[in-house]
Amino acid sequence: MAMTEVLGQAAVVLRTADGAEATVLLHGAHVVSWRPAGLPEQLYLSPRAQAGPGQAVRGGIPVIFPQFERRGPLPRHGFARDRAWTLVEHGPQRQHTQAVLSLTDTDATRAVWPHAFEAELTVSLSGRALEMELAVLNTGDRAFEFTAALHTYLRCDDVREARVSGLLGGDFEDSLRGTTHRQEIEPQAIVGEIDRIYWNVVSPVVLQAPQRRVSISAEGFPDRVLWNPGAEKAAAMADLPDDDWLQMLCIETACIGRPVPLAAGQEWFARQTLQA
Ligand SMILES: O=P(O)(O)OC[C@H]1O[C@H](O)[C@H](O)[C@@H](O)[C@@H]1O
Repeated sequence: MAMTEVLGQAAVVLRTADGAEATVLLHGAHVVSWRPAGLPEQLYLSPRAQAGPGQAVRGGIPVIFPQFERRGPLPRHGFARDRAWTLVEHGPQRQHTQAVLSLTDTDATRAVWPHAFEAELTVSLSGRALEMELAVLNTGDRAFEFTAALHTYLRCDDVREARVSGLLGGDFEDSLRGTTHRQEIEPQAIVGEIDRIYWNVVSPVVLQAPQRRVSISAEGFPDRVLWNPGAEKAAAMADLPDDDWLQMLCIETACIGRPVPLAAGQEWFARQTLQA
């Protein structure tokens, strides 16, 4: 465990005895790099990514809280990803190591979302697994609801050769068209722009890319999002090089369909495990 600087921000580097490594920015509690033991980088991070107050990093694993996308009054994807979190704990370098980061409400968050909360992200690294647990505590005296996601950008050599499985038979919303469908084919190929929310997924979702394979399983996050901007939208994004949509696929674990209700004093947690 060591501190470093990435994108001009303080970051904690987790390393295990068998050579796995992960880097977590304090800005957004954002995992920007994950190299499982004996394997290359598994996450996509844009070479044009920027990090600083109010900025969301393009790539890695943004923490989306307390609102997914534009499904509420807040700016897209809420505010947790563009704020400084505090490093509260980090473990020694063994077979397994972890870091815990926390975000609490401030005048600025209460101005846009009038609730008292503590969010805690625990990032645990071991061998070929990266586990992330998001916990939210209602520290106020009134109930609130939120949606959340771990918005993982997985690295692909060419997304058009990638295949996604684990979604067969599931219902999804096509966010590009506002239509609903059932997944009838397996595996799913990615030919260009895609933006879908799959509801109540129980099986691990597996990306075969094709030189790499990552499985994503989750507890407490019922929904999954598949997102790639495709060529046209990528070209319009200032923080993504035109051709880099080919090198990424977002597979997000999320709580979107049913916002999480939290009474005063109540705590919620959910986790995802990436396994390479
Ligand atoms: O550009 P951002 O605010 O980071 O959002 C990036 C993407 O996130 C999610 O995957 C949504 O489903 C997409 O509709 C959105 O475009």
